[in-house]
Amino acid sequence: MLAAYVIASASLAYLVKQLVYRQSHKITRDGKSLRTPPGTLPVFGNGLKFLLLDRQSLFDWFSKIQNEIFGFETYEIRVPTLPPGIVVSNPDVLEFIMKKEGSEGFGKGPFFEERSWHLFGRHGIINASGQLWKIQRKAGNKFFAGSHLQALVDEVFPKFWEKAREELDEAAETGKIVDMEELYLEFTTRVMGRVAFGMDLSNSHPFSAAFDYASDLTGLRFQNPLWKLNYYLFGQKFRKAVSIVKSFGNEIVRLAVCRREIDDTSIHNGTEPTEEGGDLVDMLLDAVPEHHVVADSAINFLSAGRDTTANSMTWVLHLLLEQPEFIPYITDELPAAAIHTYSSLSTTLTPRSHAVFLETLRLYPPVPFELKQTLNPVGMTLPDGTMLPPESVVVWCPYAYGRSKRIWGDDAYDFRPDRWIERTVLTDGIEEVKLKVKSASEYPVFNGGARSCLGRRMAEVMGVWVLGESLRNWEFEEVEKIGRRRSRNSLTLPMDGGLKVRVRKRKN
Ligand code: HEM
Repeated sequence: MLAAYVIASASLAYLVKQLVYRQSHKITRDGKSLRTPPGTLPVFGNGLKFLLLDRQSLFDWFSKIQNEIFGFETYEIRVPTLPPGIVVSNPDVLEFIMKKEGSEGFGKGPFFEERSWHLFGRHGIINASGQLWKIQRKAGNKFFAGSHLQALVDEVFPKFWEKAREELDEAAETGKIVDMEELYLEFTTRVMGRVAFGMDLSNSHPFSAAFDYASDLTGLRFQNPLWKLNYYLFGQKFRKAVSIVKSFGNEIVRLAVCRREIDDTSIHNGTEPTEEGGDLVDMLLDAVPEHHVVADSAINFLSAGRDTTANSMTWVLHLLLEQPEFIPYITDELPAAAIHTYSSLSTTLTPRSHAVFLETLRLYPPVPFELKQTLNPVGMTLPDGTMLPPESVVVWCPYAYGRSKRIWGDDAYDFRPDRWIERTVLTDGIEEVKLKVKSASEYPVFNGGARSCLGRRMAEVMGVWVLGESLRNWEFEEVEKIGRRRSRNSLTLPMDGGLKVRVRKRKN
């Protein structure tokens, strides 16, 4: 009883403090308050909507009000207990925000950090800032340079695809149903485990289930103003999951350190060093002396690369099964007999396959929701005149951006890979097909500015390679044809219920 009284009083005091803070820290444009979405309530603001809607419904709501009401206008969202917030839909405004990354402009800020620290830690690339972030970014850049990607495509992909190939062949013979989301996740997990950390990692490892659980709950924290209360009162399972994730990060580092010691001894004795090293973890260990920082960083890189790429492959396959007229975009470009090498997967040689991949991510961005906070102590003024007090939360929703009719036209909700393709008829009558380039502020799927995605090229190459392998060897049929699928609550955009298919061997 006493505990309930203390919690209720503390919550009330916090609410009053936030309301007073809001009165003195108003967001304005031309001296007036910004418009708010329909249904915004006097005290609760949009809090109930955030609390009650699942993430997919929230993304649909953002898309709808952007197209039907606000267009490019920056509007305000209000959630009691949270700092004042705006939603940005105008590419010019977003470009400004992306360019102003840093302590004088915008950054992750306490709003994002507080909610994600448990899972991602404070020191990994996702939450780090300043020098610590720069060192990890540099190590990542080195790792994703061309030569590593080439080795990845030419040597590592075929090796790890072998298990998927066997499973699909067996399913084609026996009629077994395959969940393609799981199959792709197993592939991306093994690739990331080997290349980044020198480990044999499978999706059946307890880390994966723990990470997925913690990631789902972390995603919901961004919607739930009472998440802290939830964490302290009912967070036991979450804490357990996070401790499994952390132990796994420490294990990655421990194994890498052991491997380096063995290699040092081998070189000293004139014998062969160990066969395979985890390139990324080695680069991080070279750059950062503190092992707990490397452990955070390793988990950050793994989570940034594993789910996002598996999500994207699953959505591509789903959209192609819905609109099979686009399957030849991939099968014609990636001829049946060839083993795709890194150099054969450039955007110049495979523009249509890349168009399919980018078009899918426009509609189903694996990072569907982004936010920053105003770090500048005197606040910031946006190019459209919106004046933000310090600590304001700035939100943009790549899911809604991809459906913006102002950016993509009236057919924004349609899957149409051709919007990425530029065709020119050359003097000799041959048609040249090129991939169109979109700016990060129109297509914020991989973020932009200083913190743009480090793994974009790897994701694109992996996506095109896997889809080529899948579609030129097998035909797929969704078990339940229920139209466009929905995502489930998570930090990324997994498909609700997975993608279950029947498989047939393709006749070439
Ligand atoms: C389709 C797949 C992918 C998508 C859509 C994607 C998208 C993004 C986005 C939106 C961000 C910014 C997140 C933020 O605001 O902090 C980001 C950051 C990042 N991504 Fe990706 N990503 C993908 C694949 C990958 C892969 C394969 C890797 C490889 C490990 C990777 C590594 C990273 C890293 C390290 C960062 C943090 C960069 C920094 O803060 O400096 N991503 N990604």
